[in-house]
Amino acid sequence: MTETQGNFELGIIQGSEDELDMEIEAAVVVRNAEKCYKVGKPVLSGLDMTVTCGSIYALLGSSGCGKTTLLSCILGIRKLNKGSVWLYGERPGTSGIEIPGRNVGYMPQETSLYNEFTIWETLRYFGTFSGMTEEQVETEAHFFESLLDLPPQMRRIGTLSGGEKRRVSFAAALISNPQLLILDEPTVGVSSKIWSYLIKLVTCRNTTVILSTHHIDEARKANMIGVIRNGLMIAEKSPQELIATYALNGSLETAVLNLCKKDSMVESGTSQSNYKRPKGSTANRRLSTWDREHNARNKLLQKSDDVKMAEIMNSEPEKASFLGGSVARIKALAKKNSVTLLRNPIEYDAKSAVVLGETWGYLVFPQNFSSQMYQSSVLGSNVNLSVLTSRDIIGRLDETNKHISSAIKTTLYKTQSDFISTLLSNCGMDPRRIQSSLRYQKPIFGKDDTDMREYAAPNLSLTAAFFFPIISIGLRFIDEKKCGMMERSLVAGVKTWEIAVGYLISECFVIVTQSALVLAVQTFISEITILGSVWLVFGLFVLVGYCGVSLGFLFGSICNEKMDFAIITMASFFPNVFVSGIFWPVEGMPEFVQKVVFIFPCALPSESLRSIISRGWGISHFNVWSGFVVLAAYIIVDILLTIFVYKL
Ligand SMILES: Nc1ncnc2c1ncn2[C@@H]1O[C@H](COP(=O)(O)OP(=O)(O)OP(=O)(O)O)[C@@H](O)[C@H]1O
Repeated sequence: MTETQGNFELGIIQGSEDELDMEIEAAVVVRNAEKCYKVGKPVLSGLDMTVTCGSIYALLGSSGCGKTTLLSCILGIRKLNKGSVWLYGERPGTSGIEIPGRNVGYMPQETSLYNEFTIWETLRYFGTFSGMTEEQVETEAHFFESLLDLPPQMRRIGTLSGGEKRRVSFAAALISNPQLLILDEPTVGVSSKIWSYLIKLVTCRNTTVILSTHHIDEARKANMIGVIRNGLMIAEKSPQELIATYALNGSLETAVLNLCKKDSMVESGTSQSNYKRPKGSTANRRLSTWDREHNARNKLLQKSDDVKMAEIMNSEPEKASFLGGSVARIKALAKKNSVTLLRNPIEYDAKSAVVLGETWGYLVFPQNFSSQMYQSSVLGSNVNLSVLTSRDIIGRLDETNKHISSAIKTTLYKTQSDFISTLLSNCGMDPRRIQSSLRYQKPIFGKDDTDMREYAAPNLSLTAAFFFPIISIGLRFIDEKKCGMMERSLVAGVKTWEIAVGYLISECFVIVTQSALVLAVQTFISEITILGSVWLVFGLFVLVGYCGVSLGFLFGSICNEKMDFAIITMASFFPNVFVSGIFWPVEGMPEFVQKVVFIFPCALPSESLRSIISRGWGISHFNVWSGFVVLAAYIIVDILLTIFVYKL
């Protein structure tokens, strides 16, 4: 049986099915609700709940007692294992009540908003689902902007503070002016102004508000408090009734505490009081007395506040046809998908491109950059802080290569400054009115205050670790050749490759010691922090040392005189130092040099070293393993060439 009140149908639950023998005007009725996520551990175990129309109902209970679970079952997000839920006398989802649908506003515990949306787009998104026109959403959005003190509507959700996001989430739940409002733990967002607004909604619009909380203070202003304990609704009373029953002349806190104590004693069988655990429906009573009480209370509150109602009060959302509603919703969803796809990947890809080493940095332009730039140029020195910050271009760089990051910063700064002064001069304004709005955040890799010592020291050590063995082995090789020992050994049947392997083994101790020393100097004297694996750095230095040994063989086999050897070594030294990026980044070299840079034994290993030390990358990253591969290839090729030269 239904009865019309205001512009909404109220359910009158009647009857034996749920042991309700009296008529109540109920917005929400839950009977014998059972819900468990894990077998044998019920969250709700036979819970009853009755929320009358046009009231504020506070669902009070400790954390984890099942408030969110109950609300999600009411909303139809989850299914009860047993028991039933009625909304305005109908089952959730029944056509006509539009719950789920335009008649319910839900603010979940988590903010649950799209970070890529602006505030305006968020409100329009939820408004569209309720069949509101763009003009209606706009009117509402302006109303809530001032009621909830929201930031400018063009701000992206992702840039808002936690409190601001919660207020937007609140506005999204309220935007369509629903008959049933379910707020799951709105603690942070519910100021006294918002409470006044909720009370007005209840009194003027007959809206039903259910809010969950574990703060007794928050429940104080509600018309009815439902206390959940161990899966049961142990009381459903007005704050005054609770105090009168459980803490005569006391506070609501004491009342709830006493109630829980009594309930726990009953549960453990130690109770001596006349308190009885509610069995079946706690709302199995006529609510008319309570109704009268709360209406009188609301009238009082109504007089005392000055919160205005939203415009939509006079303009209901148009009831869209079945197909019309679907078309509008699909349109809104498709738009949402494109917006999140287009906005999200830009930032995501830009950042991941830096993280993967594909680019050196990215810039993020704020949503309303042009208009904020315009405003600040018009306002000049009168510009306020919020305008100043909302025209900031945020840059994030990989600052592991000092030359590159400095060049990027200088170029961007100069480009923007030149652009601003040209623009302002052309508009007849003083170019000094605006300064560059480029702000750099914490670098993705490296530090923004890296000095040359930190930047250059590891790569200089790498070059040194490469050239010392070349000189040492090459000179010894030439000496052996000159004194004829090499030939005698060869005549005695020693193979060239055996000579090479002999050197490689004997040099093992020297190279390992040299690598350990370099590492110790880096860490303790140069005070360089190695973000990646120390063993990887050590391995790289060992391989670089062996690469020097193998090149020493080759040069020693080619040259018969030390002077020739000195010339050939010096000739290879400078190109190798240049391509290691210490003085001149490879990226700034002519294109053909960039293409052949891998043939220099120090180029890619230098990049590997920088990536391990400053970026913390592992061997699986191309920039790291490519250096190891080049060194290994060099060692093999050098030894083969040396053997070939000797064979000749
Ligand atoms: N999807 C799930 N799977 C398994 N257990 C769950 C799930 N959701 C909730 N629970 C458990 O059910 C119990 C009740 O959770 P619920 O979120 O309803 O509590 P709550 O009263 O809303 O808590 P709070 O006030 O901290 O938000 C908790 O013990 C929780 O760990």
